[in-house]
Amino acid sequence: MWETIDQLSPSKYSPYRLFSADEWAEFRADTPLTLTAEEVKRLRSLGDPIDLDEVRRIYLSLSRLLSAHVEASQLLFRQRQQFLKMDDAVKTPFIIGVAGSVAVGKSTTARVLKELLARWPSSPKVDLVTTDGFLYPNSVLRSQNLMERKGFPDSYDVGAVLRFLSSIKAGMSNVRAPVYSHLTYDVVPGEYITIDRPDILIFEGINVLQVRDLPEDGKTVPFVSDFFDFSIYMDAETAEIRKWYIDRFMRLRETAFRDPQSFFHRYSQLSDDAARSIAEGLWNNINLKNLKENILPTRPRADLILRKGANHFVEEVALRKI
Ligand SMILES: Nc1ncnc2c1ncn2[C@@H]1O[C@H](COP(=O)(O)OP(=O)(O)O)[C@@H](O)[C@H]1O
Ligand SMILES: CC(C)(COP(=O)(O)O)[C@@H](O)C(=O)NCCC(=O)O
Repeated sequence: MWETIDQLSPSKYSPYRLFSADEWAEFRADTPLTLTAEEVKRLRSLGDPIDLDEVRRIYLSLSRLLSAHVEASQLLFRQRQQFLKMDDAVKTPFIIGVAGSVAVGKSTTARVLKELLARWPSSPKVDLVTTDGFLYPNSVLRSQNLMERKGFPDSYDVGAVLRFLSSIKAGMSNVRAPVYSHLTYDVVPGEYITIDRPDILIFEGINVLQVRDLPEDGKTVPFVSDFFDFSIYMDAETAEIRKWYIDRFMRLRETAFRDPQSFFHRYSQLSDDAARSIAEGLWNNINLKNLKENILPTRPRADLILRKGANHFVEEVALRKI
């Protein structure tokens, strides 16, 4: 089920505890369901069938666990303040990283968690930033022959990501993050989302658990995940994710690609077979390659792995032993 990652074998030496979805669901205890069916519909991405039952089964326990982590870190912050006799220290946001393949459903998970976590008294202000805003603009990618590597580590301005996260962790107010448009398939010039000292920041993107090569000159380089208080990897069989990607592409032809401004507009006029082979090409040459080379190898670094089965429903949960 977990393919070849030895660490996920259920042995007592595994760094993870494994739970079936039903076992995991029990941990929600008496957490109230604060979302409505309509809200869940609004939060889900195209093709993702998540419903209120799935929120109840998987995401209530997760929000309960995360809010326990948030409260523990807030308590630790207060104790450190007393210890250091500092009453002017700034409380910094709790950062949750959400990683996983293109088309695995990270956005839905991140949006549902954002809504659920904001209903806990310890974290009324929750913000969400996706890493696509930190991709280099298409003009830069084209000039460096990187358009076929969109989503690979070298297509991101990692320095900007690290500056953004260190400003957030330093407790700065009004920190700006750039914005990406799936419609134009490019970073939106001059558009930013402003993050103003939330209780929690969810930072979602395919590469957030990546480690970089250490520079030979001995300089210290932080990894993006050094800023995370908790990390989640969204997982599924590669063949399933491929299907979700291609199905979504075919559906986007009937929706978003119809817009003449869409980068993919030309594909809305192709025959089904021709469009399918374009989607297969994008999957095989870019997203699958990136999944194998750069994303899947980061899975063992996550604190929690949500393993989806067919139809996007979570079947198994792996939680790192503390
Ligand atoms: N070409 C596209 N046009 C419009 N929306 C898109 C396009 N590609 C992806 N999306 C949407 O962008 C979001 C992020 O997709 P993706 O990066 O594949 O991650 P995930 O599926 O894990 O959330 C999803 O809500 C998806 O439906
Ligand atoms: C924009 C993405 C790299 C995802 O970025 P993320 O938010 O995970 O940083 C991805 O959706 C994408 O466009 N991949 C390139 C190949 C393709 O068109 O599917």
